[in-house]
Amino acid sequence: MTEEEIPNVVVAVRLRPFTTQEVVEGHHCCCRVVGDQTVVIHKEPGASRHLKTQQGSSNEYGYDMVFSDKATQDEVYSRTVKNIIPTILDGYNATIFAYGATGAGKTHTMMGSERDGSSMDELIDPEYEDGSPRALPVDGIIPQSLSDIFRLIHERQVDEKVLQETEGLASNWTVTVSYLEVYNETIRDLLNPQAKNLQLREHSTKGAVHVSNLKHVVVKNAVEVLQLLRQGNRNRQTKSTAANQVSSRSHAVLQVTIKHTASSLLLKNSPNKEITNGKLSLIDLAGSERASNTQNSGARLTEGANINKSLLALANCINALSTANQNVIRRRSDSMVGIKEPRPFPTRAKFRDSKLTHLLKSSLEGDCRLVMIANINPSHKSFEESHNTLKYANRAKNIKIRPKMHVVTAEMSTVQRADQLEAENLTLRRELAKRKSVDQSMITGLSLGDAKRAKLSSASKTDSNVHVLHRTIEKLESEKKVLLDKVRDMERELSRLRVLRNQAPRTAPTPTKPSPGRPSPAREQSREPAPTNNSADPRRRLSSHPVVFRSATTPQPTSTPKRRVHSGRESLIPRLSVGAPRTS
Ligand SMILES: Nc1ncnc2c1ncn2[C@@H]1O[C@H](COP(=O)(O)OP(=O)(O)OP(=O)(O)O)[C@@H](O)[C@H]1O
Repeated sequence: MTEEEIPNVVVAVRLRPFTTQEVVEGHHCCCRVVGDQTVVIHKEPGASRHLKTQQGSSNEYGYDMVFSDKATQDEVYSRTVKNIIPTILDGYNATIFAYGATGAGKTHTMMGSERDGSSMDELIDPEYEDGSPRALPVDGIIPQSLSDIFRLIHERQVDEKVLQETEGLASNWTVTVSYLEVYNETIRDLLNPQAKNLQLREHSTKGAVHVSNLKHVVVKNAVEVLQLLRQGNRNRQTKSTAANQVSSRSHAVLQVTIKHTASSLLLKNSPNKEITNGKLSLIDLAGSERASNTQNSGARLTEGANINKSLLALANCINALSTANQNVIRRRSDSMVGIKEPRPFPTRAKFRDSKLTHLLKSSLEGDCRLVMIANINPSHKSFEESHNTLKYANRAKNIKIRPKMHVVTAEMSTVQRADQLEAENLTLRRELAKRKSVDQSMITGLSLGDAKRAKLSSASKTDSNVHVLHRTIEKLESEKKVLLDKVRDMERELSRLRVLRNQAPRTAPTPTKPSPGRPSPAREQSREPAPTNNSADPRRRLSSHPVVFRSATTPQPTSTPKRRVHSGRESLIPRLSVGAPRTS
């Protein structure tokens, strides 16, 4: 599926199977799935059938997709969210949330078996021997999304490694995670429960909302992020109610930000730096509840009231957003022709009515893809709640969103590029030195073409790194040859000048103009490599990059130097920076 084909808003409905308790109590089904886009809900007739309100009825609602109680976690994830994950890496934002009454299956859909953070499964080593990340045995939209993010980043890194070598591309991926809950209209940091004074702040011009003092953790792989998720889930407020054994008493919001920085370093490419920022918000809402069904009192009742209040605010915002884009058909009394007009007074979404809606402001009205999964308990005892959820989800289909890519492209100045080259150069040298000590035998093996060693090295997970380093070494070697040639030329020139000076009459020197074609001894002196501070001159700093820069412009050596001036490769590297600017 291409990026354009991925819908901006997806509204899906999922019916859950009956729990054992419901089966024992003899509940029967009030909802059924027809095809893969329709749900029919049936209201049973009441005792006094002659009253209109007590008569049975059936209603049919359509959605983008519908999942029956037989649908697996994998199926739900693959059809609703999987396609969106690559767009986050490209710099788009997306919000995925589960909605529904208490006990309808939201946490099951979003968290899977990670729901209470006490999963006994060992999180295994994140990598195979070849360095690619393992597919983690996880279920639920949140863990599956997190696992997929790192799998995709790894795939892109493999492609970028090739570009690094051929195009001089330098790239970097950073994944940052925050996890909070809105409990009783208070924001709590699930990764740092001691944190106080978490406040919502809105950017005055951009309108973006963020939470002050919230902990953001940089994560390196899927295992790290799943461990954080478990840690956060252990800190989350859950209690037992009559409607659900483990009922979430808060709205949980996990945000994953993926930042990708790419810069082209080669002179032939325009020296641009491109930063893409994609954000995925994964939300497990608390369920709406009726005090009579849950039989709550005291603290549970207060929680329930707060949950309902924020969900009502969310419903109002969705209402306002869905009607804002709708046209009304006006028909003049004397005409059969209807005229499409925008609604005269579209309701304004009041995001500030609750912490939840304020937090979701940019997700709902902004430039971000939206996936809503409405969860339904099909029991006849939950008819009212299920019917409300179906109506509400049906309205959400009218929300119009235009996702936007978040990319900043900055033209790099020569000095910035030089700085980046220096950093790249340093990293490469460090890696080279490390590899040299670890894989000395492997590098030697490759240069000797020893088949046995090559076989060994190909089996190793560092094989691709060694390959890149080997190419780097080859480039360094050829640059070294060029420089040695230059040094020899200069030495020859210097000794010729010394001879000339010795032959000159030993009279007091009179100031003479140097001939235009030949440098004066004083000028020659100044061409000697002086111990200067290379970092002061950007051109010199550029030249110190051993990999990407000079191979295209450096003339090939005409002869191989017989005398090796430097025995070790390490001592050569700093000298490479001296002569280079003259080659360009
Ligand atoms: N698709 C499903 N398949 C099997 N069991 C499910 C499914 N959906 C939900 N359940 C089970 O139903 C019960 C209630 O689900 P869950 O806790 O996810 O509801 P919830 O909507 O998150 O409730 P609350 O809002 O109170 O937290 C749990 O025992 C859960 O394991």
